[in-house]
Amino acid sequence: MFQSIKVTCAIIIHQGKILVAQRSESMSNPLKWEFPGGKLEAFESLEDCIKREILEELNLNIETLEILTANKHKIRENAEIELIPFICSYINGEIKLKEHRSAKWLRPAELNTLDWSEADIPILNQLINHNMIKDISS
Ligand SMILES: Nc1nc2c([nH]c(=O)n2[C@H]2C[C@H](O)[C@@H](COP(=O)(O)OP(=O)(O)OP(=O)(O)O)O2)c(=O)[nH]1
Repeated sequence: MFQSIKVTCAIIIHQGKILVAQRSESMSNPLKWEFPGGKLEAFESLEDCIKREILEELNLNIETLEILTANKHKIRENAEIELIPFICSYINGEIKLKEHRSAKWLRPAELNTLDWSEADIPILNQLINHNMIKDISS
């Protein structure tokens, strides 16, 4: 049976920068950069999922602002992830890495210097053309 796994990810914008996270050696896609997030749980809304994941993984409270177009990415012969991005604002908290190797705040122009997870590339392209990013870049 073909499996489609919903994964939310957060594009957190704060003071003109965007938070990016690097997966650790022990995770799948080791050392690749991503917008942090994780898999949707049963009976959970997409918004609750991304807020929970960012609190669990990074110790940050966020609010969702806008959902972007999801990207489907094949991970096995019979499975894909549907990566669902949210533009988010930072509310509070200090970054504590629970799973990632590192995390950093980057200006929009610096985003394409990283070695990204493949599933994130279309999301990155969508983001770079988004008005909210154009505004903080100017
Ligand atoms: N969170 C996140 N996952 C991504 C991105 N790009 C990408 O290919 N993935 C993949 C990696 C994993 O196969 C899957 C998400 O798994 P995960 O390990 O981050 O999520 P999780 O914490 O809920 O997973 P689990 O360990 O509880 O099973 O999506 C991305 O930008 N963010």
